[in-house]
Amino acid sequence: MIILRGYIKHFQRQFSIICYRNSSKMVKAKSFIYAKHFKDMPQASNFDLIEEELPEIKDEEFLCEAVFLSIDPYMRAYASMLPVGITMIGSQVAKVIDSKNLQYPVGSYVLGSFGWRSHTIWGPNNKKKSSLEQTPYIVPDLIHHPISLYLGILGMTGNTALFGFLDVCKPMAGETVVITGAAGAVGSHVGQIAKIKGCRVIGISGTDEKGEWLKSIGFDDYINYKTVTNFSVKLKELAPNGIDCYFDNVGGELTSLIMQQMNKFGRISVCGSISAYNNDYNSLPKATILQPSIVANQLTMSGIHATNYYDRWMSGIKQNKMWLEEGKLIYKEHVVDGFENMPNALIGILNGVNTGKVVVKV
Ligand SMILES: NC(=O)C1=CN([C@@H]2O[C@H](COP(=O)(O)OP(=O)(O)OC[C@H]3O[C@@H](n4cnc5c(N)ncnc54)[C@H](OP(=O)(O)O)[C@@H]3O)[C@@H](O)[C@H]2O)C=CC1
Ligand SMILES: C/C=C/C(C)=O
Repeated sequence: MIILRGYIKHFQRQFSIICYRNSSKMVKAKSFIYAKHFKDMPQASNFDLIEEELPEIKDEEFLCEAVFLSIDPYMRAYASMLPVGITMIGSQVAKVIDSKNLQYPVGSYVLGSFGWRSHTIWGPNNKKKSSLEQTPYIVPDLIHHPISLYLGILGMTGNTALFGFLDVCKPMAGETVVITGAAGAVGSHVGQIAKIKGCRVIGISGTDEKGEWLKSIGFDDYINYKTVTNFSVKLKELAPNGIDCYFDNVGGELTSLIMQQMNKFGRISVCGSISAYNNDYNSLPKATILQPSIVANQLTMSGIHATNYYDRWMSGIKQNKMWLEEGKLIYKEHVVDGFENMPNALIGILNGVNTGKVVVKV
């Protein structure tokens, strides 16, 4: 009994060293400040890169170091509504390097909405600044895949694709599904779920290279919207029986043309409108009248939002992980090297340089 107690004490001491390792070394954190409001395409000059010395962590806090940071189109859209001077918004996978919180032990990886920062001190008293922010959660290391997947198919984009498509489009086997922004993070995921559900899937992309990749992961066909001579004619050719489900990532004229070919009782999941993110909202373009298509075919059109799925978040990750392990979900990452390149990575996604999910590797 005495020996057992000795072992327990020894284990407790070792464990507390792991959880509470409190290095006295000062840590310098780099972060990007949203310094100047975006106008048109973001520029490097919209951001200031600053460095600050972080204080020692307090009780219940942990210090973590970014490993991968996510780059998402919403950063362009949302930052326009935010005040300048804040740390640029975003999420990351980070490694805990110091901790006084048993739930976040040193050496573990966390998914956190810490913004564009290299190092972060987080504690339960940290106030959420927007509904986009989630309480950090531990992500187990992935043996056969990069841990950055928690920003993509096993994270926000994956859950948006899963719930945003299935909840609204309710796809049935044999139906035709069209996806814009198809070669991106969300679109390529939606297309593969549509195939799992037995649908015919047409992806819209900005290059033939992206389109060929879509076919290699199971899409039935694609349209290169930048080079096609007549988009509507080509769409009719590829979807001769009309469109039952449309997953809209881009909005604008492409959406108007697609909606004109929807079948009766078609469903449209409105995920984003990247084609307009660089627009000046004070001088909006004239809108195409979509109501005739909606009325004539009794279409259902619904906006979706990742934040609406927080209560089902972990079950979404579990489902996507299962499909990944079964080989039914293929992913591609566009990895940009270096924290300093965060602004370039954002500019890149808005220019369509990526196939699949964009992440920055620190
Ligand atoms: N509602 C929600 O909760 C969420 C919404 N989203 C939205 O989903 C959409 C896709 O996001 P995500 O998959 O992460 O990003 P992507 O990985 O799809 O990257 C964006 C892609 O959009 C395409 N694109 C850029 N500009 C235009 C344009 N003017 N017209 C048409 N296509 C364009 C480019 O591909 P190409 O070369 O093919 O043009 C680019 O690669 C975005 O609108 C985003 O805001 C994302 C996550 C959550
Ligand atoms: C959470 C992301 C939202 C959009 C519109 O991208």
